Amino acid sequence: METENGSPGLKKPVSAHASAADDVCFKTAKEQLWVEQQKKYTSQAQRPTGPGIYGTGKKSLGAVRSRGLHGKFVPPIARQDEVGSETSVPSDERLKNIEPKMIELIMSEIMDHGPPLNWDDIAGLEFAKTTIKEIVVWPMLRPDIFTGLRGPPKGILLFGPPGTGKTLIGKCIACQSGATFFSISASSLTSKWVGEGEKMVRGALFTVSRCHQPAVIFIDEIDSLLSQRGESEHESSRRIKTEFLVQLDGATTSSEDRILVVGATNRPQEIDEAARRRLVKRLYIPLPEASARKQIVINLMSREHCSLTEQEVESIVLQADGFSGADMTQLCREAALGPIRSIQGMDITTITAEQVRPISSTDFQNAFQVVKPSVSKKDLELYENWNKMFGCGR
Ligand SMILES: Nc1ncnc2c1ncn2[C@@H]1O[C@H](COP(=O)(O)OP(=O)(O)OP(=O)(O)O)[C@@H](O)[C@H]1O
Repeated sequence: METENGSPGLKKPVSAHASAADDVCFKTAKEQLWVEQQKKYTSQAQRPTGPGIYGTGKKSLGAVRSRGLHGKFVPPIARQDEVGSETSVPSDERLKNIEPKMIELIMSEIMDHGPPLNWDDIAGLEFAKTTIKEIVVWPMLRPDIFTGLRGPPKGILLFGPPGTGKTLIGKCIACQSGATFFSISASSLTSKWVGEGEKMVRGALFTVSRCHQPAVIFIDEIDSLLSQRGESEHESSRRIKTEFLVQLDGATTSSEDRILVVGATNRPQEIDEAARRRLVKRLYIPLPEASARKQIVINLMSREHCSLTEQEVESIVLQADGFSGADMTQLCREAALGPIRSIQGMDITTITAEQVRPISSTDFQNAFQVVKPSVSKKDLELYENWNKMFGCGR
């Protein structure tokens, strides 16, 4: 979001009572947040609702990107009213007790903005996609119809091997339900922001989400937040866990809040019983079947100069049995480098795009030499067993 002059509020006065330039004073981050919120709500009223705001960028946490007004640094903005007159800026009541620093952190590192993501962008996983549409997306779009028994769960768990699309699903839920997407890795709560993690969970994350409803809070590696290793865990981790469960209960019991917590994990067996109970819908996100692997190859190759025949694609897909979605992507990336590597004795700085031959089946064969499946059979059994015991799928 940007101001009319294109830069995050550096020049243009924001109040109707703008006075002379020498009267200029500055906004605090908190005040700036209020301005942003006002702008958002005003522009939302004019903007078509639904898909299209959040999407495919990789997990936001740790990725320092420019996000306009949501950027890490909120520059001071010329303000026209008196310095220090807190009451002159009508801030959202709910944010009053939250440190501006925490709000900034959430807006810059946890709130995720990106290109839109469609269900079709996620290959396979038909059962999980259909279930999620029915129990989560539709209720978020039509809270008036999905009441009582049809009410949505407030917490769901996506579990399965790494690189199978759990994050993509989280983003897609937010995108397709027109919700704000907050994405955080649970391990960072206990490691990256020592001391801050607790505050974050205690109120900041859920409160800011409440101000941006409907909201999806995606918590990757949720096992590290909700694990059952009680004895050895640090006091601070224990407190974070307790706080999180309290917040989750709060979100669960409030019928007005439209906040969905989506936990993702590769280690579901480490989640303790109390947490498991709260994440009522537990969906297995397995390795992609042949048809899904094919869709990934076709999707990725359709954007490239490529000479694969239908038969060759089929053969690649069969050979890639046991590959995750991320492995498939890696395989295609590796194959795509083949044509470049085969240009011998040429100067990379002078060759033309036309001189790069199409990606061929041989490139894939070479790629298979270096890209291997990242999930072992033993791990798969573990997921399947856990799914039989606690999963809500077939
Ligand atoms: N079903 C899928 N369809 C299309 N692409 C996929 C799929 N699964 C994985 N990918 C590819 O792998 C990348 C990683 O996927 P994603 O981050 O969603 O996996 P994840 O299950 O959340 O992994 P982790 O458990 O390691 O966090 C995606 O950005 C995408 O390129």
